[in-house]
Amino acid sequence: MKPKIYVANNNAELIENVRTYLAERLNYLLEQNGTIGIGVSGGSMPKIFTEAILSIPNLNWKRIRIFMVDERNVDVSNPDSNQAEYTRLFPEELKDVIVPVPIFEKDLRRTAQAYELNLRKYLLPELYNNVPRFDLLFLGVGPDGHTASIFPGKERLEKITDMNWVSALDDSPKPPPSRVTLTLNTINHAKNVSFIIQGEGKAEVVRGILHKDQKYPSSYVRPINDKLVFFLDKGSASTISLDLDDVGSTPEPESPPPSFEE
Ligand SMILES: O=C1O[C@H](COP(=O)(O)O)[C@@H](O)[C@H](O)[C@H]1O
Repeated sequence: MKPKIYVANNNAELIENVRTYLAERLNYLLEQNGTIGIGVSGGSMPKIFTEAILSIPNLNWKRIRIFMVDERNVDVSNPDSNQAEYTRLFPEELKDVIVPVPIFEKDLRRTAQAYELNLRKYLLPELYNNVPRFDLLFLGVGPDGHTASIFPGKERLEKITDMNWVSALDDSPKPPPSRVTLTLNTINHAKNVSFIIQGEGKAEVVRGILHKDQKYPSSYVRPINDKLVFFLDKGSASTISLDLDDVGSTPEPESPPPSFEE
């Protein structure tokens, strides 16, 4: 199945597109039982995601948990911390929705183990092939095509835990070097995966990903259920020619996904 692509004319429209999609998916998921696990990226994403989700009225926050798709192994007082940025943007009364990555600055592997343990503890995941299934994942992409903390040439991540849901690296080409990340396998088991990509500087990468150019780690994001959505702006979409089938200005509500997913 081809990915769905939404192209926004400006930042406000991009946020609105993400909000519409999130509202539709969350309303559907909240009608089912259990906790909704959402994975979010760092970098430029926290502002867009936070603005989108916080503008959805009447959400049952008690059943929503937000996890980091990747985290830098730095203290939360460090401006590079992804989770600190979400915590800063979320209102005080919703801070518990964000599931922290426990940080052991001097022991990266321990951070990775604790990260996975927290996924097991709070995500209460439905497993498929022994891999958890996030309900929703929002991925960013770097200008080099990295996603989460999976960088070019480093797609084969080190196995840290038996479950292998997460990995760690201490040589990230983008600072800070020490990071933990979901593995590609975990990402690809999520039920709804989307990329949010902004700016002309990422236009080449967007084209590459859509053509499955293997030099970009983001091209390996191929959800097992084929549900992949791109939220782009005019800049990041500027080098792709869009088939009318793929384009929507605002996401349309979708019918419930096939039963094997939920
Ligand atoms: O280092 C990271 O970079 C990517 C992309 O960030 P962006 O600022 O270029 O959007 C991000 O998705 C990832 O979570 C982060 O740790």
